[in-house]
Amino acid sequence: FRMKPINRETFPENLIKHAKESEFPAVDVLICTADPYKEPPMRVVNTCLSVMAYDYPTQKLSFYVSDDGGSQLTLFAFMEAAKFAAHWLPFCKKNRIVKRCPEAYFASDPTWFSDTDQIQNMYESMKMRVERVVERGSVQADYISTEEELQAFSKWTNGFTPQHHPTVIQVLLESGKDKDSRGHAMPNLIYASREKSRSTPHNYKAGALNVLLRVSATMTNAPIVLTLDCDMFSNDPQTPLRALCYLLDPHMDPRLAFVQFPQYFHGLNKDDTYASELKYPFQIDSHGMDGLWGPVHMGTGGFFRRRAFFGGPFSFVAPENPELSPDHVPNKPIRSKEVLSLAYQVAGCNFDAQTKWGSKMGYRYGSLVEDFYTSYRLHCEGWRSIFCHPKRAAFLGDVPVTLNDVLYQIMRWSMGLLEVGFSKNSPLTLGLWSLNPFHALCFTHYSLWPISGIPITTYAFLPQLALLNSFSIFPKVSDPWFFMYAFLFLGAYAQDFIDFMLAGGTIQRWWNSQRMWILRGVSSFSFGLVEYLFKSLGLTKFGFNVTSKVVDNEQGKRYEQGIFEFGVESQMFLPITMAAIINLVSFVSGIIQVLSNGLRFEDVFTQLFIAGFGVLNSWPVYEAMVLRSDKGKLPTNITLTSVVLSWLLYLVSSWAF
Ligand SMILES: O=c1ccn([C@@H]2O[C@H](COP(=O)(O)OP(=O)(O)O[C@H]3O[C@H](CO)[C@@H](O)[C@H](O)[C@H]3O)[C@@H](O)[C@H]2O)c(=O)[nH]1
Ligand SMILES: [Mn+2]
Repeated sequence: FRMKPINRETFPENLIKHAKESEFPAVDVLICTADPYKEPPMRVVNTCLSVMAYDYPTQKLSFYVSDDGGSQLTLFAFMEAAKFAAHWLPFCKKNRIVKRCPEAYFASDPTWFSDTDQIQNMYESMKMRVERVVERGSVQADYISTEEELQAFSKWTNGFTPQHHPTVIQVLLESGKDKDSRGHAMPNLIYASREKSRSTPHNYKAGALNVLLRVSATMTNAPIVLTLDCDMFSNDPQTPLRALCYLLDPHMDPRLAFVQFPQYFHGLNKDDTYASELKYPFQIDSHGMDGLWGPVHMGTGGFFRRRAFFGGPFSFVAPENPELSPDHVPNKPIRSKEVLSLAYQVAGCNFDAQTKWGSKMGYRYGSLVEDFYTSYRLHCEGWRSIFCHPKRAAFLGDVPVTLNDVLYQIMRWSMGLLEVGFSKNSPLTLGLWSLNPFHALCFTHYSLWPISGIPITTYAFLPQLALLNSFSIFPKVSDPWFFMYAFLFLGAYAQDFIDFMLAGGTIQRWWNSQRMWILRGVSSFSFGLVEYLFKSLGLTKFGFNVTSKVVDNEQGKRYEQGIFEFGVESQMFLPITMAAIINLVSFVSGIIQVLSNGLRFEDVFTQLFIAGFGVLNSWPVYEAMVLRSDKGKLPTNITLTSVVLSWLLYLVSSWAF
């Protein structure tokens, strides 16, 4: 990561000097959603509206929404959004709005234009209708206005469940036909919920994106594809132009597969309590990989050449149907019978089976971090990528605001990364064989990231247990070897601190990030390792559990104040609470032993230091255990279980020492 970091800058205002708007390539935007209750339809709609209003020739844009939740609520929200978009798009363009996500725009105390009131009323009334429908859980008859809508909702028969249902594809806007309130063309907008069957694996988000790649191929087959998570709304309408600065550059390496924008988040609290910013993967390390063969794909905010999903730059892999090939030019209206029947066919749950989709084409299956894995495989095939990191964040997403959600998200990533690290296509084997060796090491670093759970857990317990048993395990302070330990500790922490501050961090955020590094290490990483082991032995199954984007009011308030949110009885909290207890007890006992001359200070300085450091980092846990009475405190059951387990651990250790 430190060999050759690159910082790039784009000048979208120059683009127009080199290419006429009419020569801009078409762009298909793929948006995924999976659960109307964890990902409220209004949120998804806001994301979609924000990108529909891009500063880009509208008739060249198409939006495909994949709904893995198979929910008529989401479809209803998009029907409403399609109508609202006819007013929102011209409003944004006429007034040169920069925040084109309606919710974010109205919340930002915007400059008032003559038509702002009117558009805000429209937005609020749409929001009310959608939220009312979501609250009821079904679309009432009086909310349905046309025969076409009625027909669309009739697909939700009695046997229709999110896990088992036929394909639903609904063209909500067609560029050639639908016009906005000023008579200009609208972009295409298509809702697609792929067929699901309990007996067929659906490969989570990778499967959803492959369906969208195919459905979009049948309708518009744009040469550029942007993938977006449902919570990642656009924060800069010039973003596609920035991507074109690379994609249209005549001197660009023909092996360029994608331009990646970093993940940024809105709604982080002041000190980013859970270190959700994740500066290393999303910002710092990506600059480093950009200097090698390119950054990884982060699941969202990647502008791809469609061709990159079909084999290496010089070894084309043809799809089974010629209509899905990246060079095919669709020439029929997207609502036509032929197009729709093909779209339904390629969205079927068995279409993938026994094809190259997921292995040699499209998003690759086999890892819960399909983004990391797919971009790794693309690089192995010879593709390159570029990191585009403009000053104004291109996209802003949601972060989980409870500790449990944060830890589970990282645990899911851990399992996905280990699936890559220990697969037959591991970066240590296939990677070193086919990539720049430094680039391969970058991929190795992340695919084996969860393994750091082992040393972190060891340091959280072993020196402390030794201290409790009056055992010295580090060199004493006067021993020259002590300086190696001091140097490594201070060096690593200083380096981390400098990296963090150079990437625009604050001291408090850095402190929280090092704390979360420890908490993740003892919980998410360790559980991820165990769960991965169980899964490899065929004992358990672990799926893509969607992160909740809903915040309850009280939780939101506590998050704003930077108070840790425990609240639920989660196994994730056990090792954290045990570590907090053992560090405190051993620190106190160590001090007593030194004062009573049972132990020499210089023999156990390092252990005392580590335990003290653990205590400092565990402060929010003690508060949650004994001082707090709000709903987010540590559940009594977790505290008691941790006390018992800590006691058992101590007994085992006193037998072992
Ligand atoms: O079966 C599924 C599961 C998830 N999703 C969508 O995938 C996206 C990401 O899901 P989320 O719960 O927000 O996961 P995160 O851990 O926050 O996502 C990060 O990590 C994922 C796995 O690496 C990447 O896919 C994402 O782009 C990246 O933002 C969302 O839009 C979901 O709707 C699906 O479409 N189908
Ligand atoms: Mn997310």
